[in-house]
Amino acid sequence: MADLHAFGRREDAAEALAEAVLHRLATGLSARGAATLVVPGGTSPAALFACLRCADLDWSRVTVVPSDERWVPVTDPESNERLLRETLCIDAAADARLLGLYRDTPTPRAALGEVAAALDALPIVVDAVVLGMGADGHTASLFPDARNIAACLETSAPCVAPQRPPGETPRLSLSLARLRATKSLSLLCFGEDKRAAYTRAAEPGPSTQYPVRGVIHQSRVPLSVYWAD
Ligand SMILES: O=C(O)[C@H](O)[C@@H](O)[C@H](O)[C@H](O)COP(=O)(O)O
Repeated sequence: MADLHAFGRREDAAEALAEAVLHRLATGLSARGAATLVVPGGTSPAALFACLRCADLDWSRVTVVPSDERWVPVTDPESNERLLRETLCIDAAADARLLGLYRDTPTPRAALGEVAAALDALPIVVDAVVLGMGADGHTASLFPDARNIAACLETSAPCVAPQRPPGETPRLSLSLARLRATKSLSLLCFGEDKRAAYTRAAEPGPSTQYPVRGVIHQSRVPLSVYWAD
């Protein structure tokens, strides 16, 4: 199960999570001379990134990986790689190595082999994974409405291409297996709607209904939840 850290202000939640992540990265750097951090896209991590990018860390030895990617060019406003390049890998973190997931292929599925090979070059267990979640219980790009969500949740492959409904931007996501292969797993979410969704997901039930259950109901690595209204 998970331990829930509730904060009065979103900035406080972000600062607390940044401190935990930086400690984990520094531990990895001193132990192995390198560290890997997986982070979400979306709006919630903005204050977290603002804390991380000011931190005095040897970022040149840190690899940053988005938990998922929208299948748009990396110059597109929707791109998570662009988001990380513009809001995390700057300032003190400008030298971090950003391992993007987007490839210039018509579909995410066409890039699965190449992206999987890139992810396989990472350590089997990364140092820290930070995830967001939606009020529908998705995390990364593991959405309950994806037609192949069951297969996406069960695979041991490092990345998956959820089949989104027509009209939705195609996406590629790190798989649950990859997201759980970490020394530190955190979920950052704000607002009552997400707290209610988290509470529902914390009850037993199928992960296909709430994919975030895949990181809540697991014994591989303790989950820390950072929440503020
Ligand atoms: O690419 C993404 O958008 C994220 O990886 C996704 O899983 C995000 O964390 C949630 O959708 C929450 O998004 P917000 O933080 O914007 O609410």
